[in-house]
Amino acid sequence: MLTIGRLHLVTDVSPGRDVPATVAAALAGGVDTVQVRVGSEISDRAAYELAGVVLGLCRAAGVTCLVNDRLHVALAVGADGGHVGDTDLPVAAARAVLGPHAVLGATARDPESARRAVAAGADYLGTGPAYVSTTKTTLPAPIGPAGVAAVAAAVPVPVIAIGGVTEETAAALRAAGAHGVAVVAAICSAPDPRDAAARLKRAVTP
Ligand SMILES: Cc1ncc(COP(=O)(O)OP(=O)(O)O)c(N)n1
Ligand SMILES: Cc1nc(C(=O)O)sc1CCOP(=O)(O)O
Ligand SMILES: [Mg+2]
Repeated sequence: MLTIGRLHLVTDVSPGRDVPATVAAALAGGVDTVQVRVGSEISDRAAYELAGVVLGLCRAAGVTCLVNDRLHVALAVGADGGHVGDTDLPVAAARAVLGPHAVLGATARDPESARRAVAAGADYLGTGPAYVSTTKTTLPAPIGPAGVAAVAAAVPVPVIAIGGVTEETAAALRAAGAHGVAVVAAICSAPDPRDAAARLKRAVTP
């Protein structure tokens, strides 16, 4: 059975990024889960092709590869699973699509929605925004370590803190009960993504 990693890289949707190069560097630095996330303007064909390349890098590194939102792409490339949020397929439907053995993550921002997501079949929860995110600007107010702690205390599955997480804040989120963290900018916008991933990995490793 796949375990849920402690350092998730969510790929950057900004135009002009060399996603495979960043993923390769992040894997070398110790990222243990990669979630392929593309913008809504990206075609299914392009998403499929990118996911296939990222999956190949993850397989070579022995790392879990998930696809955000587009579960048909996850299935088509043979990824390990997917991640859904409030505007995506409901968790139970996502579980039905992916099957019983895939890794399924769901976004939950409070204890009640966290309990519902787990009851519906989520293996882990993405919880946030922990802090202000420069990557996704359409988010509710940050919930901070206290909000992450409330969700983590409510469910028996790993909780992954997301949103504005940095090397400096990762340890506080772990101390609050997060199993791990998911980041975009802290790795993808770093001058040295491999070094940034290695530092984050140290911060989330018990
Ligand atoms: C680990 C993790 N947590 C939360 C999210 C956010 O998912 P969602 O709310 O569906 O928003 P989009 O990422 O689809 O814009 C995530 N992707 N990963
Ligand atoms: C895709 C996403 N979802 C979030 C949520 O809170 O649901 S925060 C986020 C973006 C995370 O990027 P960064 O590490 O650069 O803040
Ligand atoms: Mg989504």
